[in-house]
Amino acid sequence: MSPATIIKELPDYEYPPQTSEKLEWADLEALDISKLSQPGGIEELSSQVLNFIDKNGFFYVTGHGFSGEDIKRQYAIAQEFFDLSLEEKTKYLANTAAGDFRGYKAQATGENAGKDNDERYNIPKFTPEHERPHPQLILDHYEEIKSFSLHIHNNILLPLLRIFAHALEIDEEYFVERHRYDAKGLEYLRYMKYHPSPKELWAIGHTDYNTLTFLFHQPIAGLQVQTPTGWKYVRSSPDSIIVNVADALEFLSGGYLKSTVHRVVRPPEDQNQKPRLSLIYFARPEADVRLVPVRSPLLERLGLQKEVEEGLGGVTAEEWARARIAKDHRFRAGLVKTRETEIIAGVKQKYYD
Ligand SMILES: O=C(O)CCC(=O)C(=O)O
Ligand SMILES: [Fe+2]
Repeated sequence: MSPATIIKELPDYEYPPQTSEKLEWADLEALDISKLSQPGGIEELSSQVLNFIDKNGFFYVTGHGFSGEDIKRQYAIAQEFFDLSLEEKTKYLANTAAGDFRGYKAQATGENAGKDNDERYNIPKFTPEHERPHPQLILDHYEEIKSFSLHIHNNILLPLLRIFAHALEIDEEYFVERHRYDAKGLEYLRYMKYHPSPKELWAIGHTDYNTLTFLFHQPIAGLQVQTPTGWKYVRSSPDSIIVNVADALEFLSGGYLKSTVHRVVRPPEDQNQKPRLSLIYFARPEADVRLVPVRSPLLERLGLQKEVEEGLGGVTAEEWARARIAKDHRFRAGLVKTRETEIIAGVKQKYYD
């Protein structure tokens, strides 16, 4: 190997210890998707889904095929990425003003410093549409990041979409056909780093704007989900991925699957002096998918069937996501004083402290 092709060894990532504080944890179901390969597996998983998904869009996935080492490798890359100089990271800035979240978002500074305490790097799906410059560190690990991302899309997202379709008694490929990896559309893997801050609220209560969000193990507590009995912490364990239903899937399922409000608070005393890394994958429908409710025998029977004309009839997944990102940008950049609630086509987004 010539010296130019030697890739620097990445320092290992070590998870910080769990908190010893007693926290109020949300009680969430775990879907073991390895059961899909067994006879009756999809029936069992879809009836499990029907027990909670019209009330709460947060759950765990186990049997997902990742090893603990696979996940720690991604954290090791993330850790190294955030250690790059601000000058280097800033070369890859995301154009959030235009609703485009690919690339780097710095921690807010100056007048806006109070607005957030996190940096992010969003790596879009590996299709020609999204070819773009990346720091050498990312290029050095490109194949690894790509196979990690593809595993989420093909072996976790698509099986879950089949389970949801089965539960709604529609063609099992209905959602899958709207999430073709090679089609135009943006989904991304995110490396995220929250810097210690005395602020109580690190991410205001919100829903996500995509299909499903996958949050990988992170022992530093802080993520909370809104429940009928108040905010509850979401427990993270090494063998499961936390998943939440987001806006696009709520719209596509005629409001039956719930895009669930969540937030990030300052971690407990024994954990809040260290930065908190997050590893997240945001799956989205193809860009041109119109966010119209599916016709479902289950929803018909329950009297919950929505008509196409209602709500976001003409709006696509791409338009919805761009509008939400651009509005968020306007608030973070100080262009508007309060968060704008109407996103597009008269449909409102709610924020909760
Ligand atoms: O960092 C986390 O645990 C959650 C972040 C989050 O909700 C988001 O980025 O949408
Ligand atoms: Fe979120």
